[in-house]
Amino acid sequence: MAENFSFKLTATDGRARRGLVSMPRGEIRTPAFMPVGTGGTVKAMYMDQVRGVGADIILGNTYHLMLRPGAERVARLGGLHDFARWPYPILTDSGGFQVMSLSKLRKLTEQGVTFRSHIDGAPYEMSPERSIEIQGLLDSDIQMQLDECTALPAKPNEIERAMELSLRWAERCKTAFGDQPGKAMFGIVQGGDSAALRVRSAQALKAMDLKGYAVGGLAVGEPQSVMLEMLDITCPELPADKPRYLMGVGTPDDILKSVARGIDMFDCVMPTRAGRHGLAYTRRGKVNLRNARHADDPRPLDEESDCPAARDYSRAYLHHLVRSQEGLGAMLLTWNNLSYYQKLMQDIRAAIEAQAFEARAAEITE
Ligand SMILES: Nc1ccc2nc(N)nc(O)c2c1
Repeated sequence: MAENFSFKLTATDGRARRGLVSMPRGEIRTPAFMPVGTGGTVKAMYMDQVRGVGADIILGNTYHLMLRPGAERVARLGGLHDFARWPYPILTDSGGFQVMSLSKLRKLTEQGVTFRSHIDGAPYEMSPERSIEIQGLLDSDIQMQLDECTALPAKPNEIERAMELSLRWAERCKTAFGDQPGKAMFGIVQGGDSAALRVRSAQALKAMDLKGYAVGGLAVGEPQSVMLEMLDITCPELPADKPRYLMGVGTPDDILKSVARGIDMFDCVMPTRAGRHGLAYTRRGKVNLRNARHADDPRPLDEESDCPAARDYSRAYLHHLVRSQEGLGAMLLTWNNLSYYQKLMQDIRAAIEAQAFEARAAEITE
């Protein structure tokens, strides 16, 4: 494996990119989908199943892990990879977004955020420096800057204030992260639904010469058209030779349309959360296994899938498990859904390669 962090583009199709991130703990084929492992576990999955469906990297959350079991405890136990038995790359979110969406009594200043835990009300503070320190204690491979994500809709001056604060915090995170060759710290573009603010944020982060760039502040309730418009504005401002990560996205349709606009990495709770709520993603659309119409259906979700959860169990059985609130229901549907998402990414990667090959072949025959 690589000793350092590197990214190379291997094919393009218009603005869509096929690439490879190489890190000491492994390679990440892009476009990539990162299963969400918030508290150091991809809920209802064994880590070897997560690997088995084709995931190259998973996501963890600073906010959740600092509250429970505690970052220093995870460090004492050897870091998140040993703790959770996932030896491959892990990307950790920085905590700001989760503080604002989960914690209580939070107060945000230039210094950072102070808040009370949503678990036991204990007081905490999170500065850019502390967030990077926690991600280091977790031994995270890709660490996100601390940022302030503005919920949309928001007033332009509010979006601007949060975007500018996030830029100052990006500088502080870059300083705190220092030079760790085998790891990366990504900046996060903010700017809400304002084209001008998105351009300013992206250009300022580009000038910081970071190893990767996330597009944040989206998938916060805005229409898909606004999200895609912001990608049309933001991606061209980001360096072509660095990975681009769209945070919190999304549905299969969101992912397809965002890859077409130049995004390389995704994370979303949808496939895992839907699995726990009885919802299955299939090539023919979503299937709600709670629905009584499945009670006598002997067919599997997808007889052509190579995932046992999709191929070896009848819809009738899955319906029974879901209705009975049996743990195996969440396990099988999560397995199916993550397999579906990874197959989607595999098909996207192949399509970009094929199209690039076609374009190259056309050049050669001309
Ligand atoms: N939609 C999202 C999801 C996660 C995020 N995490 C951070 N740090 N910042 C954002 O803007 C996010 C947006």
